[in-house]
Amino acid sequence: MQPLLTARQIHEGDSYTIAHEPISSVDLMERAAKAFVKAFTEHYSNTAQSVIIYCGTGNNGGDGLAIARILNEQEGYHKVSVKIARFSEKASDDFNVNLQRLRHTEVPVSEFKTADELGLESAEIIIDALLGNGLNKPLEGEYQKLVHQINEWKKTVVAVDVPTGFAGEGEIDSEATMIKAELTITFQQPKINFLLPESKYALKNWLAVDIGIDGEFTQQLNSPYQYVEESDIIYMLKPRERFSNKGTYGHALIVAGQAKTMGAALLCASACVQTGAGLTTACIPQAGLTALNCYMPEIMAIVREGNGTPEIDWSKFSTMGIGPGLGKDDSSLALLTAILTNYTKPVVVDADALNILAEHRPLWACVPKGSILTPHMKEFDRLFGEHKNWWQRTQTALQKVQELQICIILKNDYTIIATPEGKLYFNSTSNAAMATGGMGDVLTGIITALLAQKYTPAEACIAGVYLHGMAGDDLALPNKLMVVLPEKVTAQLPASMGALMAKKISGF
Ligand SMILES: NC(=O)C1=CN([C@@H]2O[C@H](COP(=O)(O)OP(=O)(O)OC[C@H]3O[C@@H](n4cnc5c(N)ncnc54)[C@H](O)[C@@H]3O)[C@@H](O)[C@H]2O)[C@@H](O)CC1
Ligand SMILES: Nc1ncnc2c1ncn2[C@@H]1O[C@H](COP(=O)(O)OP(=O)(O)O)[C@@H](O)[C@H]1O
Ligand SMILES: [K+]
Repeated sequence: MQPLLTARQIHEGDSYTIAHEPISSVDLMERAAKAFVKAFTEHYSNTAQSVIIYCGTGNNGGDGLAIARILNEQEGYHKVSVKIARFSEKASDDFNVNLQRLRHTEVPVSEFKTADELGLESAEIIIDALLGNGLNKPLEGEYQKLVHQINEWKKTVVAVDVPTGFAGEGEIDSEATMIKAELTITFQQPKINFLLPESKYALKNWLAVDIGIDGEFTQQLNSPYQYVEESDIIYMLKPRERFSNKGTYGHALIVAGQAKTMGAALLCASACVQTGAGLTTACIPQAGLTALNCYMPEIMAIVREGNGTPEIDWSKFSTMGIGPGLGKDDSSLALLTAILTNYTKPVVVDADALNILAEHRPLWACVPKGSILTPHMKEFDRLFGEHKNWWQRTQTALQKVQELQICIILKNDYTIIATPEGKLYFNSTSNAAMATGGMGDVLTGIITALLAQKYTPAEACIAGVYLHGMAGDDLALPNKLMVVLPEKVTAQLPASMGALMAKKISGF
């Protein structure tokens, strides 16, 4: 896992690295500037382009000065220039050192004291090194004017560390003034807010570059915010073993579907099979039985007739996934109530089962500890009340998982997984081609299958969300511009999972 840190913790990480590597702060700045330049030149490789770097007078500005020198002297960008916003008397020591160093190069440097002094900008690319992680209040005054001005030019802007005016954590005010950057090259780790939807006001794309901050130190800060990486999933995966049989991999029950929404049940149950559950039974309406048998003969059925609740032998099942296409009528309520009051092992609750829960609060007390709720944003707000923004949702999720001792999967780009020990895991796979009906049903099937195979609830959530997104990434066109169908994601699962398991077995 990569810990995602607050601005204060990032500063602590920088200071610790400076003191213990040891490295001088100006050398760390040099390393950061080099890492930025490497990524920048890979994306904007035409050295004949004119590049202007707008620098503040703190360390973000210091980075900008070092970047100007390195681009010019080491990378051959001869049309690089620098403009320094002298909005205050203060300047950091490393800024001053880098200004001296820049004076020995051919890079033209000018300074301005008010945004009004600026004429039209002719450079093709603007590098934003005005303010970084040191932002301590929303932009106002000259900074606000300058950022408005830069945004109005509608040039390609590349931000150093964070777009000026964008706060790395906390509620994002969509009205706040922020640089709108085409690319943000950030140091060491994405900032927490890069992974929330409102970041789209300031960031189109981001990438993180390693600047050698002490990893052991940042791990022991024990941040509640974590970014899931492939190696975490490889570590969790349980490849099939010799001499195992279907009983080894659990028996999952998928409770889903109505006559008109049988597709949801089929997508969910088939994903459960493809994720490796030893046995999968689907509890479906009579009307869907033929469809089920034709769609995937591996799935067994418990048939729901009329409005009655079917007999279920609770002891037979390792886990259950409930909700896709289930509807919210009285028979669905009765079935969900029967499950939650009779079954004590963790279950996966999705879609209509979540909507029933939202409308019947007394049922919450019956949800088995360790269960997994998989709401998208609207379902989340139905369950826990309206939220003004995603930061608020993350904080509610953190509070609710601890209160109810459950896991919550808040679905999105960078799906967020909240676990009862008070952690938020941000997923790093999936893409917009997956934004299509039925994709969540597949996810529920995957997570149910992992629970059946004795993954802990937290592992089932983290690995399930990752694998779902990975299969979608493996299938999407390189530009991610067209849809990937849920059925195809399901069919891809064994290959995607198998590839990770092969890495595990071969020691990578
Ligand atoms: N040694 C280090 O600590 C490293 C820092 N690095 C760079 O340093 C940056 C952080 O530098 P700083 O802490 O100097 O902070 P910034 O350069 O982000 O900001 C400079 C100063 O501006 C002032 N300020 C904050 N918000 C303002 C606002 N809304 N309006 C007007 N002024 C405002 C603050 O006094 C702040 O200290 C990082 O984003 C990164 O780019 C990198 O060089 C890596 C190493
Ligand atoms: N833009 C996107 N980027 C990444 N993943 C996405 C995107 N849109 C949807 N997904 C994924 O697809 C799934 C959609 O779930 P959901 O909204 O419940 O779909 P449905 O109810 O139609 O099955 C989630 O796992 C979500 O993370
Ligand atoms: K910046």
